[in-house]
Amino acid sequence: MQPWKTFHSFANNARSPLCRPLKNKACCPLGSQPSFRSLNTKPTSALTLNKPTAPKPKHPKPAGTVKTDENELSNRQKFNRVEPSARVYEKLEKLGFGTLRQTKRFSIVRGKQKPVSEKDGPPDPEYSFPLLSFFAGAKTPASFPPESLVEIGFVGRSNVGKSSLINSLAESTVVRTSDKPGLTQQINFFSAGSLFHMVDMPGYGFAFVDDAERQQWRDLMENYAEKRTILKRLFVVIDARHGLKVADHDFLQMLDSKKVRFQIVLTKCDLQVLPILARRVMVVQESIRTYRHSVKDVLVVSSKTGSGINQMRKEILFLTGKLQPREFYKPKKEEVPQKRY
Ligand SMILES: Nc1nc2c(ncn2[C@@H]2O[C@H](COP(=O)(O)OP(=O)(O)OP(=O)(O)O)[C@@H](O)[C@H]2O)c(=O)[nH]1
Ligand SMILES: [Mg+2]
Repeated sequence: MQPWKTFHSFANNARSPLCRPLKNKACCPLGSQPSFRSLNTKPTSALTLNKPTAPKPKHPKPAGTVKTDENELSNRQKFNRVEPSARVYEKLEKLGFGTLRQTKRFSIVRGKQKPVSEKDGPPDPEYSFPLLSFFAGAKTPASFPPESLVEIGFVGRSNVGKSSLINSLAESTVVRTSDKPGLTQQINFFSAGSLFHMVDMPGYGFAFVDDAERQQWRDLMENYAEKRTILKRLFVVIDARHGLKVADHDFLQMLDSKKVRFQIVLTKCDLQVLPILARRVMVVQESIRTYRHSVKDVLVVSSKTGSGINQMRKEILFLTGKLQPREFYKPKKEEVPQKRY
């Protein structure tokens, strides 16, 4: 005898609730073959089977909390609701991060943009840095080299692309990079000819080293940022895919409390599509507004494709006194000298 037949006759004889007529009669020659699902369920009385049960809330809210729609949104949903401005799109397009496709959003954004003829001046020339060379490494504040030329520092979480950014800016391969986080483990000083120094630092908030070492790196960077009088600006490098994390805010608060002037650089921007990148820029701009010592303009770069690198070179050359303000700031329309005939 077939096993299901045995079970069927047994269940019928025992008058078990399992032996209710089955829906799928077609597959059972006797018309009431028990399903294997029902075999695994506890036998329940006929009354309880039909009793309607109220759906249980997945995450019961504590009594007294009134939640608005906005509060209930996840961070991703909030991020997706951000409407980038026409100005941000324009900036990113100009830097070479793609163009907005002809969609509804395109027409809304383009509608707000000025016509091309009104846009400011001719494009920037191609800037370049002198040859980069390593001249000092420091694991303790005592081993910092003596202060000479002005310095530009690069900090950020591990693996965000600090070392790659220095290489890209100087068109060199002098700074060692790796796809594994935690390669740079000391403060490295590089000279750009006799113009200025670029300073590469270890990553903060790095999870794969022990607490003592992480704290040591952090103290070293804190000491450098606070005490180095020739430090012109600290570039805080942020991975554009992830934005500002808790470790970043923690570090920025420290910089702000020590009155260190810093500027955010979004890197790895080639890995993001234009609308997402534009939202990221908007969100980062908004979240640094509370820091008094931050530069409000966020730099957007890709060390891989070179987009935005020329703009950052220009910023550094201006900071280090190699560009005059009239070369750095675009003259406003009314300030443009009129041609005389
Ligand atoms: N696609 C892309 N990859 C990048 C970019 N910048 C850096 N990378 C890659 O990111 C990885 C980490 O780069 P690093 O420059 O070593 O990062 P870091 O911040 O110096 O890392 P630590 O020294 O460990 O703190 C490397 O594999 C780089 O090739 C970028 O703009 N685009
Ligand atoms: Mg590095």
